[in-house]
Amino acid sequence: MASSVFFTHSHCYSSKPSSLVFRQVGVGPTSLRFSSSHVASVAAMTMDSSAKVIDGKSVAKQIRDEITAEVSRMRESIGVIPGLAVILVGDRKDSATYVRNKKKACESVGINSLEANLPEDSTEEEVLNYIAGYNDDPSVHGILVQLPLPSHMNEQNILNAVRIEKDVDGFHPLNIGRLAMRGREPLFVPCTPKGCIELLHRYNVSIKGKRAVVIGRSNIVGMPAALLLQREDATVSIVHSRTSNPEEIIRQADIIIAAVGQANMVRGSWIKPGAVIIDVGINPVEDPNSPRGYKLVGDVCYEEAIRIASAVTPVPGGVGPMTIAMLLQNTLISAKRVHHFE
Ligand SMILES: Nc1nc(=O)c2c([nH]1)NC[C@@H]1CN(c3ccc(C(=O)N[C@@H](CCC(=O)O)C(=O)O)cc3)C=[N+]21
Repeated sequence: MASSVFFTHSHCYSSKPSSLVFRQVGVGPTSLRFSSSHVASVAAMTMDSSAKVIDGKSVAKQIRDEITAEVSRMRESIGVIPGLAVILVGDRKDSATYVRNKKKACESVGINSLEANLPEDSTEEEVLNYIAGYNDDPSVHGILVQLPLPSHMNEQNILNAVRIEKDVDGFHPLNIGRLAMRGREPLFVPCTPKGCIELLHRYNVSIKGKRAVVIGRSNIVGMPAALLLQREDATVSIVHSRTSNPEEIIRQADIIIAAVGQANMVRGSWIKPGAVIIDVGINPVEDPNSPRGYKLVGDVCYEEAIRIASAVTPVPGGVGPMTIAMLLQNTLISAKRVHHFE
């Protein structure tokens, strides 16, 4: 991750602009618009220093325990062990780390994991061949192609090749299409957005009738997160790099899902007192005190948010671990479905 992403400033109260994406579209440096003293006064006004930390790490652990029990019940009663195949193309450091974590997570719950590591200069056809092999392998119940793929590959061709019954990432257009339609059910819901909603559920945050704002419109997080919130009867807005008044819209949100990939972009002053914040961002920022030389921060300025919001997910330890737990859950769902195991 650190190798591929530039570093931004690490502290919320930096005098530098906190937004690069939004700065392009004419929103000025946040420090000019909202001083840190303004932020402090908002916090004092609401007198809420008791915002809850939404502990994704421990919820993910709880879910992994539930999955472990189900995997062993399935193995004992029908002799089937769920299997997940992960295809990694190239040697991006962050991708390799994620894939390693997914493999460890599989082992921890008793799911079989298969891994294909293909060189950066592989052809699209070679990747498609691996997918075809896993599509036909009955011991594989889920197939995940780690993104991003090398730039010479057509992501759409590759994601379309994954059998929809094994599309545990939920990225197949038919799964996304069903997610978008009322009265239809996708076979799989994308892991990161599913993890966000699961956190809201497990923390008893009601979604129905609430104003939700999703920041970012990516295929893998923002868009499906907005669809899921809408399915839960929230009134949903999507804020993106071309939104003319992002802060104004974000300030109306009872629930914020931030998924832009900009360190500390969302400031305390953008947050409605009492809002619930799910921070999907995982951004490396320089940190000389860390042995790695960097640390991870979210898209939301945590120190500011925690004083104003009623609940916030930390980074790390928030959405990240949930993403992996949902991947395991989707793999289990897939295996149960093909084997008609309730
Ligand atoms: N086909 C595909 N499916 C994915 O689900 C997918 C992907 N491609 N490409 C990249 C993103 C990113 N992603 C993460 C998963 C777990 C953590 C995670 O567990 N993070 C930990 C700590 C991470 C650390 O310390 O390095 C945390 O936030 O606490 C992060 C990021 C899945 N992704």
